[in-house]
Amino acid sequence: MSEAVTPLVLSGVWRTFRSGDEVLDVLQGVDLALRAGEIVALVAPSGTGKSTLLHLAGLLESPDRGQVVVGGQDAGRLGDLERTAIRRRRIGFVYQFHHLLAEFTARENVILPQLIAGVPRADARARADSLLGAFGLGHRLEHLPGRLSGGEKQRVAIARALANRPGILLADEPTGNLDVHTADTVFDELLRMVRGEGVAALIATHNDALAARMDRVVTLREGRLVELARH
Ligand SMILES: Nc1ncnc2c1ncn2[C@@H]1O[C@H](COP(=O)(O)OP(=O)(O)OP(=O)(O)O)[C@@H](O)[C@H]1O
Repeated sequence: MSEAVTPLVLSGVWRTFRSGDEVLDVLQGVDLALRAGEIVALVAPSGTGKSTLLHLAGLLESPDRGQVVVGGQDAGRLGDLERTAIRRRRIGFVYQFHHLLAEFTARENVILPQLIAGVPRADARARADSLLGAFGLGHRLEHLPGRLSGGEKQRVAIARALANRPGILLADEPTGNLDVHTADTVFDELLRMVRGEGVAALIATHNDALAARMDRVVTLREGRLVELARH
């Protein structure tokens, strides 16, 4: 991908949900350009469409109208296999809950998405060890998730999301399940790693203090994206 390509562009994105007679226009023409290396906070009240927006940006769902362009490629023009390939190579996801595979060690959890993307095992292992080491988990490589603390599990989940060197990281309340102090520390590490790797990130959070540490803060108002601050 050339430097000039914007990693993620959403143009006029609409998403409507229907249940029975009820029609809910959650997104009503969202425009967003996430530039290379930029970290954007998405702060909006519950139920306004943050997760919906992240699902569309991550190619997990398709908009009813509008375009989602990842690395210069219009996702609407791609078949399922191509979309999946782009999602695996170019996009990392972090959720509020870690979603680690319980029967695999921390290291294996970070290796697996790389093997799926075709990375040779030795390279995948080196990358996993390097990422987990950078998160201070060099002594936890062989631990199963059940033997890790909440903060450690979330660090492994972030390392896993970064494993394939994605251009884009999408995070939905990545520290929302941790106590205040741990959340603060893990969030610092997340930002440090994302900046170090030069990844563009869109991070949904309810926490204004965390949002203030990002490059830009946007919100959803009546289904559209509005910029609140630039730092
Ligand atoms: N698959 C679906 N079918 C019907 N309605 C849906 C569906 N997904 C989301 N919604 C509705 O769309 C609205 C936005 O949901 P979404 O999960 O995107 O909000 P959110 O801003 O992420 O909320 P929270 O901060 O509580 O996670 C909500 O009213 C929700 O009930």
